[in-house]
Amino acid sequence: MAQHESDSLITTEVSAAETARSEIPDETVLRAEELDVYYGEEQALDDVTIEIPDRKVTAIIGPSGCGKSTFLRCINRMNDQIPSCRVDGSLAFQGKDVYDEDVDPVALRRKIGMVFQKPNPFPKSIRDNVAYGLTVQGKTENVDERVEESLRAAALWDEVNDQLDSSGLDLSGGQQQRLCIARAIAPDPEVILMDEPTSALDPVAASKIEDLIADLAEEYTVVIVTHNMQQAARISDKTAVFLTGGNLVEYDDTATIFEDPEHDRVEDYITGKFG
Ligand SMILES: Nc1ncnc2c1ncn2[C@@H]1O[C@H](COP(=O)(O)OP(=O)(O)OP(=O)(O)O)[C@@H](O)[C@H]1O
Repeated sequence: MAQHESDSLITTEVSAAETARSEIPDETVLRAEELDVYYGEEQALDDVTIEIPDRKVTAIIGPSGCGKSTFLRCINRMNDQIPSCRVDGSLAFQGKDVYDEDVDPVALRRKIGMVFQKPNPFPKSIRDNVAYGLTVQGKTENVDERVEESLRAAALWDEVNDQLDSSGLDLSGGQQQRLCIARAIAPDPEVILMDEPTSALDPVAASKIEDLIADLAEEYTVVIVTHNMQQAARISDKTAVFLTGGNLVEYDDTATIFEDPEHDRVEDYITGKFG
């Protein structure tokens, strides 16, 4: 057991939404087993085994270069686009290995959407940004309804409902990020992956996204990479700590990770001794 002087390393205030979620028993939706990832000769993830629960928020934290983004990108096979990348072990979504030959990565990414660090709307109207995934699938029915639902779910509808034909690029950074979240929601995913979604935003915009994540977790599984430990402590139910070498060193309820971690190395990281 790690020794520490204070009762708590980082305050883990529990929101009403988190309390409600904590009462729902964990049901695994994503399971990585002995996952190794290499870029050429370099190993980025080493023997990662983890079960991520459905409709909860799981935070991935750890120092720069420890493989957080690599892990996230494995989940919806975004790493396929990196020619030097090789994946060993298994990664199952709803019990089916996402690396099986019969899995269509494009269909997988509709079920497992992704939001990036820098908001990246298309140079299209707000409506077309949100409808993009539906249009690509050839869906033409109820598109406006789905656009509205997605914008409402992304807490953006009230701000943009009178300007749906304006360019997504004319929105503020925080609004653009919520537009990207609406775009990820529109194809009706099960999981939303977020790679440092607030790090390019001002504190007010970041706080809106944090509130939104709590709402999203009622319907979706959220896996979020963050460098901000207070953010992980505030919004997540589970926290996975990756350390240098691509090892998942500790994974537990967020309160346990921040208040009573098992490993000294995790405590050192959380208390800012390195990283
Ligand atoms: N496209 C790539 N080609 C080669 N090596 C890569 C590539 N992407 C990542 N890596 C290497 O894999 C390791 C893990 O990188 P990754 O980006 O997953 O870490 P991270 O924890 O997300 O880092 P950060 O917090 O800085 O974003 C690093 O050593 C990195 O240099």
